[in-house]
Amino acid sequence: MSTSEAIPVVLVAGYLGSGKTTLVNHLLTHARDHRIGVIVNDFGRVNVDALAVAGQVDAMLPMGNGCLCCAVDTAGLDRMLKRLAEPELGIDAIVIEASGLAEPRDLVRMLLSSENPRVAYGGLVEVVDAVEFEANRVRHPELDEHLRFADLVVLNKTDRRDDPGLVELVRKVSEGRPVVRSAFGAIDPGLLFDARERKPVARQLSFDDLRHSDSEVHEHLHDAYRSVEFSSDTPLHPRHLLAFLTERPAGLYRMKGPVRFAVPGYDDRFLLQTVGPYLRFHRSPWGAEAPATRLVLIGTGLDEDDLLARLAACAEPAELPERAILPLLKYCE
Ligand SMILES: Nc1nc2c(ncn2[C@@H]2O[C@H](COP(=O)(O)OP(=O)(O)OP(=O)(O)O)[C@@H](O)[C@H]2O)c(=O)[nH]1
Repeated sequence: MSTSEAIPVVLVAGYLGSGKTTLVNHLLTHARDHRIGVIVNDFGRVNVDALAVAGQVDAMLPMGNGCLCCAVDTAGLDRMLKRLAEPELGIDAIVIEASGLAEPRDLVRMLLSSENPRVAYGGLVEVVDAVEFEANRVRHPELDEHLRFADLVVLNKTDRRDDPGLVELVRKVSEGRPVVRSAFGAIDPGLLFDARERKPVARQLSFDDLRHSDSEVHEHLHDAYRSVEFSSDTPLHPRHLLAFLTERPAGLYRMKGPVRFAVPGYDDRFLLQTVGPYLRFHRSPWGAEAPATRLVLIGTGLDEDDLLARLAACAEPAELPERAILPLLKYCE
Protein backbone atom coordinates (compact mmCIF):
# COMPACT_ATOMS: atom_id res chain seq x y z
CA MET A 1 0.00 0.00 0.00
CA SER A 2 1.36 3.42 -0.85
CA THR A 3 1.63 6.12 1.78
CA SER A 4 -0.75 8.29 -0.21
CA GLU A 5 -3.40 5.90 0.96
CA ALA A 6 -2.28 6.12 4.57
CA ILE A 7 -5.26 6.28 6.88
CA PRO A 8 -5.57 9.53 8.82
CA VAL A 9 -5.69 9.07 12.57
CA VAL A 10 -7.63 11.86 14.24
CA LEU A 11 -7.22 12.41 17.96
CA VAL A 12 -10.21 13.73 19.88
CA ALA A 13 -9.23 15.22 23.20
CA GLY A 14 -10.84 17.61 25.66
CA TYR A 15 -11.57 18.01 29.32
CA LEU A 16 -13.90 15.63 31.18
CA GLY A 17 -17.48 15.96 30.02
CA SER A 18 -16.72 18.36 27.16
CA GLY A 19 -18.47 16.07 24.67
CA LYS A 20 -15.77 13.85 23.17
CA THR A 21 -17.86 10.68 23.18
CA THR A 22 -20.83 12.59 21.81
CA LEU A 23 -18.68 13.92 18.97
CA VAL A 24 -17.22 10.51 18.17
CA ASN A 25 -20.67 8.96 18.15
CA HIS A 26 -21.86 11.74 15.88
CA LEU A 27 -19.05 10.99 13.45
CA LEU A 28 -19.96 7.31 13.51
CA THR A 29 -23.64 7.85 12.93
CA HIS A 30 -23.03 10.42 10.18
CA ALA A 31 -20.26 8.51 8.53
CA ARG A 32 -22.13 8.26 5.21
CA ASP A 33 -19.72 6.34 3.02
CA HIS A 34 -16.78 6.73 5.38
CA ARG A 35 -15.69 3.69 7.30
CA ILE A 36 -14.39 4.82 10.64
CA GLY A 37 -12.38 2.83 13.14
CA VAL A 38 -12.58 4.03 16.72
CA ILE A 39 -10.05 3.55 19.45
CA VAL A 40 -11.00 4.48 22.96
CA ASN A 41 -7.78 5.41 24.65
CA ASP A 42 -9.42 5.42 27.97
CA PHE A 43 -7.13 3.51 30.23
CA GLY A 44 -9.65 0.81 30.97
CA ARG A 45 -12.89 2.76 30.99
CA VAL A 46 -14.97 1.97 27.95
CA ASN A 47 -17.24 4.85 27.17
CA VAL A 48 -18.48 4.60 23.63
CA ASP A 49 -21.76 4.24 25.42
CA ALA A 50 -24.15 5.28 22.68
CA LEU A 51 -22.85 2.39 20.64
CA ALA A 52 -23.32 0.04 23.57
CA VAL A 53 -19.80 -1.22 23.39
CA ALA A 54 -19.51 -3.12 26.60
CA GLY A 55 -16.11 -4.51 25.86
CA GLN A 56 -12.95 -5.13 27.67
CA VAL A 57 -9.61 -3.71 26.69
CA ASP A 58 -8.72 -4.73 23.17
CA ALA A 59 -12.26 -5.70 22.28
CA MET A 60 -13.06 -5.06 18.65
CA LEU A 61 -16.65 -5.13 17.57
CA PRO A 62 -17.95 -4.95 14.02
CA MET A 63 -20.83 -2.47 14.14
CA GLY A 64 -23.96 -2.55 12.03
CA ASN A 65 -23.01 0.59 10.14
CA GLY A 66 -19.66 -0.77 9.09
CA CYS A 67 -17.68 0.84 11.87
CA LEU A 68 -15.33 -0.94 14.13
CA CYS A 69 -14.89 -0.10 17.73
CA CYS A 70 -12.34 -1.18 20.16
CA ALA A 71 -10.92 -0.17 23.45
CA VAL A 72 -7.26 -0.04 24.14
CA ASP A 73 -4.72 1.17 26.64
CA THR A 74 -1.72 3.26 25.64
CA ALA A 75 0.60 0.33 25.25
CA GLY A 76 -1.76 -1.36 22.85
CA LEU A 77 -2.27 1.66 20.63
CA ASP A 78 0.22 0.72 17.96
CA ARG A 79 -1.12 -2.79 17.86
CA MET A 80 -4.69 -1.55 17.48
CA LEU A 81 -3.68 0.88 14.74
CA LYS A 82 -2.06 -1.97 12.91
CA ARG A 83 -5.21 -4.06 13.16
CA LEU A 84 -7.54 -1.27 12.13
CA ALA A 85 -5.30 -0.33 9.20
CA GLU A 86 -5.41 -3.78 7.63
CA PRO A 87 -6.38 -3.12 3.99
CA GLU A 88 -9.17 -5.69 4.01
CA LEU A 89 -11.07 -3.66 6.61
CA GLY A 90 -11.31 -0.75 4.16
CA ILE A 91 -11.17 1.84 6.94
CA ASP A 92 -11.09 5.48 5.75
CA ALA A 93 -10.15 7.09 9.02
CA ILE A 94 -9.34 6.15 12.58
CA VAL A 95 -10.58 8.25 15.46
CA ILE A 96 -8.96 7.98 18.86
CA GLU A 97 -10.96 9.30 21.76
CA ALA A 98 -8.55 10.31 24.48
CA SER A 99 -9.43 10.11 28.12
CA GLY A 100 -10.54 13.47 29.53
CA LEU A 101 -7.37 13.42 31.59
CA ALA A 102 -5.01 12.37 28.84
CA GLU A 103 -2.16 14.63 27.86
CA PRO A 104 -2.79 15.20 24.13
CA ARG A 105 0.89 15.83 23.46
CA ASP A 106 1.77 12.29 24.53
CA LEU A 107 -0.79 10.86 22.14
CA VAL A 108 0.37 13.05 19.27
CA ARG A 109 3.98 12.11 19.95
CA MET A 110 3.06 8.44 20.05
CA LEU A 111 1.25 8.76 16.77
CA LEU A 112 3.96 10.69 15.01
CA SER A 113 6.53 8.17 16.13
CA SER A 114 4.48 5.24 14.83
CA GLU A 115 6.40 3.37 12.21
CA ASN A 116 3.27 1.97 10.65
CA PRO A 117 3.27 3.26 7.05
CA ARG A 118 -0.46 2.60 6.72
CA VAL A 119 -1.42 5.35 9.15
CA ALA A 120 -0.76 9.08 9.13
CA TYR A 121 -1.33 11.86 11.59
CA GLY A 122 -4.80 13.25 10.97
CA GLY A 123 -4.98 16.08 13.47
CA LEU A 124 -5.68 16.81 17.11
CA VAL A 125 -9.24 17.95 17.74
CA GLU A 126 -9.74 19.58 21.12
CA VAL A 127 -13.35 19.62 22.32
CA VAL A 128 -14.22 22.55 24.58
CA ASP A 129 -17.28 22.86 26.80
CA ALA A 130 -18.76 26.28 26.00
CA VAL A 131 -20.63 26.42 29.29
CA GLU A 132 -17.69 25.52 31.49
CA PHE A 133 -14.87 27.10 29.49
CA GLU A 134 -13.89 29.87 31.89
CA ALA A 135 -14.38 27.72 35.01
CA ASN A 136 -12.34 24.87 33.54
CA ARG A 137 -9.51 27.26 32.64
CA VAL A 138 -9.32 28.41 36.23
CA ARG A 139 -9.35 24.88 37.60
CA HIS A 140 -6.99 23.51 34.95
CA PRO A 141 -4.64 26.16 33.55
CA GLU A 142 -3.01 23.50 31.38
CA LEU A 143 -6.13 23.54 29.18
CA ASP A 144 -4.87 26.75 27.55
CA GLU A 145 -1.78 24.91 26.46
CA HIS A 146 -3.86 22.03 25.13
CA LEU A 147 -5.78 24.50 22.98
CA ARG A 148 -2.60 25.98 21.57
CA PHE A 149 -1.42 22.49 20.74
CA ALA A 150 -4.65 21.53 18.94
CA ASP A 151 -5.07 21.62 15.17
CA LEU A 152 -8.80 22.24 15.43
CA VAL A 153 -10.92 23.43 18.33
CA VAL A 154 -14.55 22.32 18.55
CA LEU A 155 -16.49 24.67 20.78
CA ASN A 156 -19.25 22.34 21.93
CA LYS A 157 -22.55 22.76 23.79
CA THR A 158 -23.47 25.87 21.83
CA ASP A 159 -27.11 24.88 22.32
CA ARG A 160 -26.59 25.96 25.91
CA ARG A 161 -24.31 28.89 25.29
CA ASP A 162 -23.68 30.50 21.93
CA ASP A 163 -21.69 33.62 22.53
CA PRO A 164 -19.62 35.30 19.77
CA GLY A 165 -17.40 36.76 22.49
CA LEU A 166 -16.59 33.25 23.65
CA VAL A 167 -15.59 32.20 20.14
CA GLU A 168 -13.21 35.15 20.05
CA LEU A 169 -11.82 34.26 23.47
CA VAL A 170 -11.23 30.64 22.45
CA ARG A 171 -9.57 31.81 19.26
CA LYS A 172 -7.33 34.14 21.26
CA VAL A 173 -6.39 31.55 23.89
CA SER A 174 -5.67 28.99 21.19
CA GLU A 175 -3.57 31.54 19.32
CA GLY A 176 -5.61 31.46 16.16
CA ARG A 177 -6.45 27.78 15.81
CA PRO A 178 -9.49 27.11 13.60
CA VAL A 179 -12.57 27.07 15.84
CA VAL A 180 -15.85 25.42 14.88
CA ARG A 181 -18.98 25.62 17.00
CA SER A 182 -21.09 22.57 17.62
CA ALA A 183 -24.08 21.31 19.54
CA PHE A 184 -23.84 17.67 20.56
CA GLY A 185 -20.61 17.30 18.61
CA ALA A 186 -22.41 17.73 15.29
CA ILE A 187 -19.52 18.54 13.01
CA ASP A 188 -19.28 17.29 9.47
CA PRO A 189 -16.97 14.29 9.07
CA GLY A 190 -15.76 15.90 5.83
CA LEU A 191 -14.04 18.54 7.91
CA LEU A 192 -11.79 15.90 9.43
CA PHE A 193 -11.15 13.40 6.68
CA ASP A 194 -12.06 12.32 3.16
CA ALA A 195 -13.67 9.12 2.02
CA ARG A 196 -10.96 7.11 0.31
CA GLU A 197 -11.05 6.08 -3.31
CA ARG A 198 -14.75 5.47 -3.45
CA LYS A 199 -15.16 8.99 -4.82
CA PRO A 200 -12.89 11.19 -6.92
CA VAL A 201 -11.06 13.85 -4.90
CA ALA A 202 -12.95 16.68 -6.57
CA ARG A 203 -16.20 15.46 -5.03
CA GLN A 204 -14.96 14.53 -1.59
CA LEU A 205 -15.08 18.01 -0.25
CA SER A 206 -17.71 19.62 -2.38
CA PHE A 207 -20.36 21.60 -0.62
CA ASP A 208 -22.96 19.99 -2.83
CA ASP A 209 -22.20 16.63 -1.28
CA LEU A 210 -22.54 18.09 2.12
CA ARG A 211 -25.67 20.08 1.24
CA HIS A 212 -27.49 17.04 0.08
CA SER A 213 -26.31 14.75 2.76
CA ASP A 214 -27.64 15.75 6.10
CA SER A 215 -29.67 18.80 6.97
CA GLU A 216 -28.79 18.80 10.65
CA VAL A 217 -25.08 18.78 9.98
CA HIS A 218 -25.52 21.09 7.04
CA GLU A 219 -27.02 23.81 9.20
CA HIS A 220 -23.74 24.14 11.05
CA LEU A 221 -21.68 23.99 7.96
CA HIS A 222 -21.89 27.43 6.44
CA ASP A 223 -20.56 29.27 9.42
CA ALA A 224 -18.46 26.34 10.58
CA TYR A 225 -15.85 26.03 7.88
CA ARG A 226 -15.31 26.41 4.22
CA SER A 227 -13.29 24.74 1.54
CA VAL A 228 -11.37 26.58 -1.13
CA GLU A 229 -10.21 24.90 -4.32
CA PHE A 230 -7.16 25.91 -6.27
CA SER A 231 -6.02 24.41 -9.55
CA SER A 232 -3.26 25.26 -11.97
CA ASP A 233 -1.91 23.60 -15.07
CA THR A 234 1.18 25.77 -14.74
CA PRO A 235 3.73 24.08 -12.47
CA LEU A 236 4.41 25.63 -9.07
CA HIS A 237 7.75 26.87 -7.84
CA PRO A 238 8.71 24.57 -4.93
CA ARG A 239 10.33 27.33 -2.90
CA HIS A 240 7.39 29.67 -3.30
CA LEU A 241 4.96 26.93 -2.35
CA LEU A 242 7.06 26.09 0.71
CA ALA A 243 7.04 29.75 1.70
CA PHE A 244 3.24 29.73 1.42
CA LEU A 245 3.06 26.55 3.50
CA THR A 246 5.31 27.97 6.17
CA GLU A 247 3.05 30.97 6.52
CA ARG A 248 -0.25 29.19 6.39
CA PRO A 249 -3.16 31.36 7.59
CA ALA A 250 -4.16 30.62 11.17
CA GLY A 251 -7.65 29.36 10.31
CA LEU A 252 -6.43 26.78 7.79
CA TYR A 253 -7.05 23.32 9.24
CA ARG A 254 -6.04 21.00 6.45
CA MET A 255 -4.98 20.99 2.83
CA LYS A 256 -4.77 18.22 0.31
CA GLY A 257 -4.12 17.51 -3.34
CA PRO A 258 -1.53 16.80 -6.03
CA VAL A 259 1.08 19.39 -6.94
CA ARG A 260 3.02 19.69 -10.18
CA PHE A 261 6.56 21.07 -10.34
CA ALA A 262 8.71 21.74 -13.41
CA VAL A 263 12.02 20.43 -12.19
CA PRO A 264 13.65 17.88 -14.51
CA GLY A 265 13.77 14.52 -12.73
CA TYR A 266 11.03 15.64 -10.33
CA ASP A 267 8.04 15.86 -12.65
CA ASP A 268 6.15 13.29 -10.55
CA ARG A 269 2.89 13.76 -8.70
CA PHE A 270 3.62 15.28 -5.30
CA LEU A 271 0.58 14.67 -3.15
CA LEU A 272 0.47 17.39 -0.52
CA GLN A 273 -1.25 16.81 2.81
CA THR A 274 -1.24 19.21 5.73
CA VAL A 275 -3.03 19.14 9.07
CA GLY A 276 -2.37 22.07 11.38
CA PRO A 277 1.40 22.55 11.30
CA TYR A 278 2.10 19.07 9.89
CA LEU A 279 3.12 18.85 6.31
CA ARG A 280 4.10 16.02 4.03
CA PHE A 281 4.36 15.13 0.37
CA HIS A 282 3.98 11.71 -1.13
CA ARG A 283 5.71 11.29 -4.47
CA SER A 284 4.40 8.91 -7.13
CA PRO A 285 4.04 8.81 -10.93
CA TRP A 286 1.11 10.71 -12.49
CA GLY A 287 -0.03 7.60 -14.30
CA ALA A 288 -3.12 8.30 -16.39
CA GLU A 289 -3.86 11.53 -14.50
CA ALA A 290 -3.13 14.80 -16.35
CA PRO A 291 -0.30 16.56 -14.49
CA ALA A 292 -1.79 19.60 -12.74
CA THR A 293 -1.98 21.08 -9.27
CA ARG A 294 -5.37 20.65 -7.61
CA LEU A 295 -5.53 21.66 -3.98
CA VAL A 296 -8.41 21.76 -1.54
CA LEU A 297 -7.98 23.96 1.53
CA ILE A 298 -10.30 23.58 4.49
CA GLY A 299 -10.58 25.85 7.48
CA THR A 300 -12.45 28.59 9.26
CA GLY A 301 -12.36 32.30 8.48
CA LEU A 302 -10.43 31.71 5.27
CA ASP A 303 -10.00 34.63 2.88
CA GLU A 304 -10.57 32.82 -0.41
CA ASP A 305 -9.35 35.65 -2.67
CA ASP A 306 -6.17 36.07 -0.68
CA LEU A 307 -5.47 32.32 -0.61
CA LEU A 308 -6.05 31.90 -4.33
CA ALA A 309 -3.90 34.93 -5.14
CA ARG A 310 -1.06 33.66 -2.94
CA LEU A 311 -1.18 30.21 -4.51
CA ALA A 312 -1.43 31.64 -8.03
CA ALA A 313 1.71 33.64 -7.27
CA CYS A 314 3.54 30.32 -6.73
CA ALA A 315 3.12 29.39 -10.42
CA GLU A 316 6.36 29.19 -12.35
CA PRO A 317 6.24 28.02 -15.98
CA ALA A 318 10.03 27.93 -16.48
CA GLU A 319 12.06 24.79 -15.90
CA LEU A 320 13.92 25.04 -12.61
CA PRO A 321 17.23 23.54 -11.48
CA GLU A 322 17.23 20.66 -9.01
CA ARG A 323 18.29 22.88 -6.13
CA ALA A 324 14.88 24.63 -6.30
CA ILE A 325 13.18 21.49 -5.02
CA LEU A 326 15.75 20.25 -2.50
CA PRO A 327 14.26 22.03 0.56
CA LEU A 328 10.92 20.41 -0.18
CA LEU A 329 12.27 16.88 -0.38
CA LYS A 330 12.70 16.62 3.38
CA TYR A 331 8.90 16.64 3.64
CA CYS A 332 8.62 13.76 1.18
CA GLU A 333 7.87 10.22 2.20
N1 LIG B 1 -26.55 20.33 26.14
C1 LIG B 1 -25.55 19.67 25.60
N2 LIG B 1 -25.09 18.56 26.19
C2 LIG B 1 -24.07 17.90 25.62
C3 LIG B 1 -23.49 18.34 24.42
N3 LIG B 1 -22.49 17.50 24.09
C4 LIG B 1 -22.45 16.56 25.06
N4 LIG B 1 -23.41 16.79 25.98
C5 LIG B 1 -23.69 16.04 27.19
O1 LIG B 1 -22.59 16.24 28.07
C6 LIG B 1 -22.32 15.05 28.80
C7 LIG B 1 -20.87 14.66 28.59
O2 LIG B 1 -20.72 14.30 27.22
P1 LIG B 1 -19.67 13.22 26.75
O3 LIG B 1 -19.75 13.12 25.29
O4 LIG B 1 -19.82 11.97 27.55
O5 LIG B 1 -18.34 13.93 27.20
P2 LIG B 1 -16.87 13.33 27.25
O6 LIG B 1 -15.96 14.45 26.94
O7 LIG B 1 -16.76 12.12 26.42
O8 LIG B 1 -16.79 12.94 28.77
P3 LIG B 1 -15.64 12.10 29.52
O9 LIG B 1 -15.47 10.84 28.74
O10 LIG B 1 -16.21 11.91 30.88
O11 LIG B 1 -14.43 12.95 29.55
C8 LIG B 1 -23.31 14.02 28.31
O12 LIG B 1 -24.40 14.01 29.20
C9 LIG B 1 -23.74 14.54 26.96
O13 LIG B 1 -25.04 14.14 26.59
C10 LIG B 1 -23.98 19.53 23.81
O14 LIG B 1 -23.52 20.03 22.79
N5 LIG B 1 -25.02 20.14 24.46
